[in-house]
Amino acid sequence: MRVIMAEVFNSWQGEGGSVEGSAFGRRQIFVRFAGCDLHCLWCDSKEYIDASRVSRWRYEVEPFTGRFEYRPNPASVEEVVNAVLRLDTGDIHSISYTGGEPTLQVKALKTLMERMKELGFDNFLETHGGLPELIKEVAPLTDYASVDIKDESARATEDWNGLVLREVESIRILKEGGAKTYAKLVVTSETKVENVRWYASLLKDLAPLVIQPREPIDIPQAKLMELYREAARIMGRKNVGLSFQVHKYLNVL
Ligand SMILES: C[S@@+](CC[C@H](N)C(=O)[O-])C[C@H]1O[C@@H](n2cnc3c(N)ncnc32)[C@H](O)[C@@H]1O
Ligand SMILES: Nc1nc2[nH]cc(C(=O)O)c2c(=O)[nH]1
Ligand code: SF4
Ligand SMILES: [Mg+2]
Repeated sequence: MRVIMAEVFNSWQGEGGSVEGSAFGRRQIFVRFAGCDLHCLWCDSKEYIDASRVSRWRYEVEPFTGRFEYRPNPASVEEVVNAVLRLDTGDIHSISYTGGEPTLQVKALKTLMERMKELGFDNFLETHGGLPELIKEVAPLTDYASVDIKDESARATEDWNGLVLREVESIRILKEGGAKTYAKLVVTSETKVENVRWYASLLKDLAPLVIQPREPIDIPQAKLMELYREAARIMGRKNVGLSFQVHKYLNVL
C-alpha cells in the first residue's frame, strides 16, 4: 500500500488546551500526510496542500533533533511504520495523524492506524472532518480526535455552511465509534460572534470546543474573550477552552 507523505517527527502536542480529548503537552510521533481539499487562508502547512508537488517526504533521524532524511513519494506504509518506530522514545502518548488532510488517503490511514494499534500505540487523528463518509472508516480505530470547525474567515471552501455541518457530523461519528473527541475553532480578528453562536449551538451536548487564535495572533484579547463567553453561554462553562500553538513559541516541530 502506498501513501503520499509529508513528514514524520517526534514532538510534544502543541495544541488542544485542556478540554477532554486533548493531548496537549503529551509526547507524540507526528505523521503528516500530503494533500488537502480545502484552502484555509492562514494554513501553516501550505507547502503540503498540493500532493502532486510533494515529490519527497522526510523523517526525523533521531527523536527531537530536527535532523531529517528524505525519501521519494509515494512511500510504502511499511516505510512509514519504520520511520515511526525509530522515533519511539518509550514515552509516546499517541501517534498523531495530521497533514494536509489525512482522511483523503483513507485506505493508507486505516492500514497505518491498524499497524500502530497492533504495535501498542494509541491513535490521535487531527482532521478538518469535512468528509464524514471517510471518517466512518477510521472512527473505530481512533482513540482521540481533534476536529476543526472551519470559521467563515478561513475561506476554506465555497460551501462553508455545508462544510461546518459535515464537520459536526464527523464529530458525531467519531464519538459513536468511541473516540475522545473535541472541536477546534481557529479564530481571527474577522471572526463573527454570530457564527461562533451557531457553532456552539451545533456542538452543545456533543463535544467540547477549543478556540485557537490564528497565528500570528491578530485577534484582540477582548474579542477573544467575547467569543469565549458566547460559546460558554451556549455550551456550558465547562465545555469551552482556549488553545494556542505552543510549539511555535517553543520553537519545536
Ligand atoms: C495543518 S492542519 C492539518 C489537519 C487538518 N487538515 C485540519 O485542518 O484540521 C493542523 C491544525 O493546525 C491548525 N492551524 C493551521 N494553521 C494555523 C495557523 N496559522 N494558526 C492557528 N492554527 C493553525 C489547523 O486549524 C489544524 O487544527
Ligand atoms: N508540536 C506540534 N503540535 C502540533 N499539533 C498539531 C500540529 C499539526 O500541524 O497538525 C502540530 C505540529 O505540527 N507540531
Ligand atoms: S484543512 Fe488543514 S491542511 Fe487543509 S488548508 Fe486547512 S488547515 Fe491547511
Ligand atoms: Mg501545525
